[in-house]
Amino acid sequence: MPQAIIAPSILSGDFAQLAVESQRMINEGADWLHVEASQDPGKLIDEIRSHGMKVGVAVKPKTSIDVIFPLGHKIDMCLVMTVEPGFGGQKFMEDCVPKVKALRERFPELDIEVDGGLCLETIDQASKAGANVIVAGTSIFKAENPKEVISTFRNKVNTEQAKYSKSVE
Ligand SMILES: O=C(CO)[C@H](O)[C@H](O)COP(=O)(O)O
Repeated sequence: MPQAIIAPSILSGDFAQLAVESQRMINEGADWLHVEASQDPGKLIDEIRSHGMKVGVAVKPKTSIDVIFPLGHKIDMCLVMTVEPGFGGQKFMEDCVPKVKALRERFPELDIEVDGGLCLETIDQASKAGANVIVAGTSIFKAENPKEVISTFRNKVNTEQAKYSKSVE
């Protein structure tokens, strides 16, 4: 059974005292610390890791994936947004797909998440590029048979991931 994960957002804490606030939240029982933005992501990642926590980073559509390359070995997951964040039901932005591919080529073991406009028509592009974590709202919740959609997504991701694994052996 999936476990509850509680992630206090640093936006409501003292960002200037990140280390202190992180430790305080760990002491209070938090699982994750939710951070919205950072001028110096490398420093922030090191700081989060030094508290024994995992790190995920999200990239908005207009942000170049180049910013992630120096950080890829330090993070557990990268979310490549395939719509502007905000609401469900938007169109998948195909021009974000090369970002996923570039990440997968450099980081074969990284969890790469895509979010926005994922459906039966777009899953091939995302999975072939190397995404393995699929966030989908409309195409699953509004489906006649959500189980089938989830299963299709899973099979496509696993098929493509198997190819990637073989190619780096
Ligand atoms: O986080 C989101 C937007 O910020 C949505 O969860 C995401 O866009 C998924 O919705 P859909 O599958 O309907 O596009």
